[in-house]
Amino acid sequence: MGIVLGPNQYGKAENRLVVVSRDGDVHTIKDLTVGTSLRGDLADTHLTGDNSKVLATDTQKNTVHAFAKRAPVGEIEDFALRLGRHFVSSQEAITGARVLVDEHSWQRIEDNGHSFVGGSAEKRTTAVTVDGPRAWVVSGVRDLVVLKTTGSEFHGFPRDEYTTLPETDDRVLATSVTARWRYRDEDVDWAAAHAAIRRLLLGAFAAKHSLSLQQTLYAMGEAVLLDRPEVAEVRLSMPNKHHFAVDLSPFGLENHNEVFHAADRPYGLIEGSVLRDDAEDPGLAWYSLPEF
Ligand SMILES: O=c1[nH]c(=O)c2[nH]c(=O)[nH]c2[nH]1
Repeated sequence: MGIVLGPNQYGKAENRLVVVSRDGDVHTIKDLTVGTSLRGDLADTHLTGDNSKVLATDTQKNTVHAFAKRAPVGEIEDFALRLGRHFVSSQEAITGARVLVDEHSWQRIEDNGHSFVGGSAEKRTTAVTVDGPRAWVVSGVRDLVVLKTTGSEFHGFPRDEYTTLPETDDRVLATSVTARWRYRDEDVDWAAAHAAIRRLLLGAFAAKHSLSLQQTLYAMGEAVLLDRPEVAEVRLSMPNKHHFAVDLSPFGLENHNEVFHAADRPYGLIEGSVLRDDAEDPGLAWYSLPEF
């Protein structure tokens, strides 16, 4: 019996980066969280501590900073592709890179050009994987919080000796959407595609009369795939942010679906992927990403 080193990668996680670009008095902010991970011929450092092939994670962080200055950051997908390709092409031992970028939003305050108010918790995300000459782009949204006050039912589920949940034909449905979608290739207008896909996800959430959050999840993924040929697959993770109607009868009051307790824990967690039945091999697109 022998012991061997298995798959591994290393890098700098959650590098917080704010880039201000100035066009006269009009300033623009890019607020990013960037993670880099490298793969390759890295057995030596694990087995003997020989670091001659280890591009330090500190250098990776510095590279992110320098790249933010050398050229306009632009769309996060392009920034991530530039970084990933740089690491793979400049270091002989490094054969693969994964670059994760989350973009945090800011909105302008009035029109002085340089004052901003923090946006919502929603992030635009990308996960770029470079492997030798190939690259895959998986982009998405995180913490996209949505709620509807009707158009959601949940009934017909099994009742066993532990079931207490009442059936409902009208409930509040709320979730915080994490979605990732895999682009077929790089021939994409990243910003336009992101905006369109986000609209499709929201539109399907709103329009679908829901018999379960699972059905809503599928409808959201399906809406993207039906409308966006550049997308091969959508993965969704959606916590069911339960809103329980409060029993007001002790106070002699009727609750006609008006007063709810918004419970934060525990929550149902509904996860799934929606893909084309003729989807090509995803390669390393999802390598080391959460399954959903
Ligand atoms: O949409 C739902 N799906 C479930 O699987 C589930 N389970 C539960 O308790 N409530 C809900 N709601």
